[in-house]
Amino acid sequence: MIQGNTDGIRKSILERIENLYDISIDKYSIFTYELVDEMNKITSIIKREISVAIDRKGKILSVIVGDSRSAQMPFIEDRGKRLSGIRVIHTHPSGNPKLSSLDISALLDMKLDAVVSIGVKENTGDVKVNIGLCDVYDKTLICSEFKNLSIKKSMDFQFRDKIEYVDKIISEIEVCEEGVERAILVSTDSEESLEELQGLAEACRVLPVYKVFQKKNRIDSAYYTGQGKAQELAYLRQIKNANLVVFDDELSGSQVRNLEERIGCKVIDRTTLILEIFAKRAKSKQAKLQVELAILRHRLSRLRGFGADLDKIKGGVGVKGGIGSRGAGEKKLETDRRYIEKRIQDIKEELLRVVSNRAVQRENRNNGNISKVALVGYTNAGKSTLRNKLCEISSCNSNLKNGVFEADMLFATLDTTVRAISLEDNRKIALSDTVGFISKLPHELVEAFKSTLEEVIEADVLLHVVDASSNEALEQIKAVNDVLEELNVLNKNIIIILNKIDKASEANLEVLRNLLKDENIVEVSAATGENLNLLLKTIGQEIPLKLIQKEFIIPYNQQAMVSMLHETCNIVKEDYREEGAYIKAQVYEEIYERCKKFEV
Ligand SMILES: Nc1nc2c(ncn2[C@@H]2O[C@H](COP(=O)(O)OP(=O)(O)OP(=O)(O)O)[C@@H](O)[C@H]2O)c(=O)[nH]1
Ligand SMILES: [Mg+2]
Repeated sequence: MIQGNTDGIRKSILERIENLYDISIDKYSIFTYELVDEMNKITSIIKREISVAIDRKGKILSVIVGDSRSAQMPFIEDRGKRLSGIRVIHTHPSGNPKLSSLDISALLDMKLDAVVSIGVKENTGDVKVNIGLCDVYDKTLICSEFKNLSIKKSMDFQFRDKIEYVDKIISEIEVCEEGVERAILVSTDSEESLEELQGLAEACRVLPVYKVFQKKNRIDSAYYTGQGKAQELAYLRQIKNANLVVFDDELSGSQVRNLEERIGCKVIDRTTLILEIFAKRAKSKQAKLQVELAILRHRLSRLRGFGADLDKIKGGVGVKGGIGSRGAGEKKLETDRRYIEKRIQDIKEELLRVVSNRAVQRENRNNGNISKVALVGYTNAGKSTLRNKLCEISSCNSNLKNGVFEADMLFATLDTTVRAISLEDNRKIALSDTVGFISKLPHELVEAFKSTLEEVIEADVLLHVVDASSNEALEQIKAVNDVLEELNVLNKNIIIILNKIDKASEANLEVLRNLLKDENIVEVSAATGENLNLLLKTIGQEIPLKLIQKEFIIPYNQQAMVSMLHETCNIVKEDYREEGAYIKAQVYEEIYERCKKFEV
């Protein structure tokens, strides 16, 4: 299927575009002459970009038509510390093969094997090609561009060696992408909290270059950690070549400004970092709006803090300018404040509209008889690993293409973190992964948190994944339960999964088993696959059976069947016809199987 903007393209050309899928490419060649020639010709006719994604076997995975300047990129799953295994070849109708900044950021963000642009010319002999490949420089992922190659040169280009080399180095070292922020992390709470801050930073693509732990003595109202420490941080920042300092606790607006001035780089606190992660993870419109709302509220509270400082100064005796005079800075603050308040109002109104739309969508989705199961748990508990493993052992392939749930419109509004898997009895479930929970989640963020957890609120069953090897497991379970309580979902069927049993000590496990003896627990290892079949079975037992509406005509000699339907189902309509009893009812799947032969 052709993707992108195909409006106004003639049928015969659409056929030619569709036929691109049939071209196969030699494993060792970046493209074939036939492919480039045809893409080139089609682009000259339609004057729009054409982009194809090719895997390492040389198979074309997607063909996308763009506008005259750009084409959307295919969805590509992040494979962590590896290149994606996919290269994107596209035409530039302008004739200039230079990679655009969009091309380069797609290459780095999606870790493409290569991005190749073809400057389209009437005469194929003149065509020039630029090839962009990922490379690693000083632990940073960068783009190296090979320019103005002829088609022949491009086809001889030894790109496989290069991508295999890059694949190898990025799997061995911590690579960060270009433009990455190098941060010093500061905590006054505990070493564990500092570790966690590191994880949060990494989730935001911030590279921690140094960690400072300072026991909390007395919090300095101007500099949080005190002036001396701020000076020390200023030196450290230079030595470590950092451009960001992240504090583990919440800072006031004036503390941020004082620290920034003293240290000489951007300073943020844990809340801001968490907000950044949320902003990145939010997919639906509602989630995006709610995160923006939380960000603005956070910002506003800081402006208020600053305003309060100013008021104090103004009220003091002998301050130049006297009461009532307004400095330029203050005027700007006032404007900012008004702007933010207005924007908050607008977002609230927009949210109301989106929420009512979503209610309708959810209604539609709930009509489907596929059960929804959501993984929840403290960050790093192993949710994503577990989901991938479960998908591996039991995915229903008919619904999966390139690992993404593609099917029915039922799920079209869910984001791509939802996967379909089949249980032993062949029932399908939709399994969603969620953002990890964290402790010290500031209260103003809970609304935003909720919106990224829509899947949890809508799930039929929750899988609470616990890292049984962590010494903090008990605190983590509590932090997760607190959030589940806020989300009002503790009454759902919950399976507690004690994960990482390959690594957990028997003593740890014993403590957890005791504490959770009244719960439904399954002990697994996502890493080794131990007990995952048992887990699937337990999920099957916990999934509420779904009602589906069906119509039957049951012959009069099958009265037992009629009585059974009466006992087990919601009868919607019933009348007596010549050939038997007509019954329209909402039935459980299991019952339906038994009466299927009488369905009309
Ligand atoms: N030894 C061991 N390691 C595991 C197991 N399951 C996951 N891990 C490791 O634990 C780390 C965290 O796993 P993830 O799957 O990313 O955890 P997560 O819960 O999705 O984390 P967030 O996305 O941050 O919430 C990874 O390094 C995994 O390799 C397991 O059963 N045994
Ligand atoms: Mg995860």
